[in-house]
Amino acid sequence: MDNTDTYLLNFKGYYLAHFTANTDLLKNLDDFEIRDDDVFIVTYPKSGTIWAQQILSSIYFEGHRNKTEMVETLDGVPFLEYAAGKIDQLKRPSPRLFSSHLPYYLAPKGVKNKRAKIIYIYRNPKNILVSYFHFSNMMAGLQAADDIEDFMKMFFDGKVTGSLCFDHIRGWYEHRHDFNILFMMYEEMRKDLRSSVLKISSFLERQLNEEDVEAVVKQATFENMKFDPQANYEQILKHDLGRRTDEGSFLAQRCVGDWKHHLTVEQNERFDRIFQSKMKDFPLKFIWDLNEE
Ligand SMILES: Nc1ncnc2c1ncn2[C@@H]1O[C@H](COP(=O)(O)O)[C@@H](OP(=O)(O)O)[C@H]1O
Ligand SMILES: CCc1ccc(OS(=O)(=O)O)cc1
Repeated sequence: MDNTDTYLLNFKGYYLAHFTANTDLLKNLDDFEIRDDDVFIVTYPKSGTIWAQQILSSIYFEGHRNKTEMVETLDGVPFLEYAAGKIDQLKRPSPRLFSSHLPYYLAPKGVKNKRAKIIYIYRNPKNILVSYFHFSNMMAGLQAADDIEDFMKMFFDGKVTGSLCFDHIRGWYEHRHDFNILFMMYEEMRKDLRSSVLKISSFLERQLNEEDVEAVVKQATFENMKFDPQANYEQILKHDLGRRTDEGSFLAQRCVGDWKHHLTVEQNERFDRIFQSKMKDFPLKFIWDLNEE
């Protein structure tokens, strides 16, 4: 484990947010005991993690779905590799739900033996870049960038939490046969949230009646999450993670083609060149534009 960077912790070639890394757990990550009914949301940062956390919490916990229990989403679906959250992951009763930004090669052995279910959410990487730039300037524990050009350099060098975006998605996809994994596209979830909830609950083998489905969808709409203190991370940002500025949040909601308002023609062309070289022949499609929706 390389502890030298202020913001980034280099763990076996992968960068995590240093300030909140759960170093005790990381030491024994490979042998982290997996249960058959464990569920993991795996994402590259800014791909819809807290959205998926909200969907899973509502599918599994009636009290979350019906708003009769006040549990922070992060406590219901804590990060495996981060210490934030108040509950000890190991001691939680089944079924345990986890979030993670880890790359495929760091997954615990039990997950590689298909002893748990994984939902992997991927997103148009130009919007990831824009979302990540604003987020890094807002969250105190991440390295801020002077401007988008400055952030692009860090992003393409993989010197950000999550390392290189393209390696992340490629790695999980190319090793998909080692895992019990469902791939979901962020833009498709936006297009049809109800179908996405049904697809997820079916993969998880969780039976929901019509009323439950409606309740899960309602909890997971952007409009609900933005103003729901259990789901919008505002308290966690304020008290645990730390803000650098009052501007920005986990829920900014960029439209699918929003990157066009932030990247210059030259930056976009550079992005395309790097994307082509890194993602050549990659079979999953990405939606770059609203018209493609
Ligand atoms: N209910 C929801 N519907 C649509 N997008 C959502 C959402 N909840 C979160 N998001 C988006 O997911 C991104 C955050 O991802 P993560 O949770 O992985 O950090 C943010 O993107 P933007 O910053 O582009 O708005 C946020 O708006
Ligand atoms: C524990 C919650 C947490 C920690 C770090 C985050 O930043 S990033 O997504 O890894 O860039 C977000 C949430």
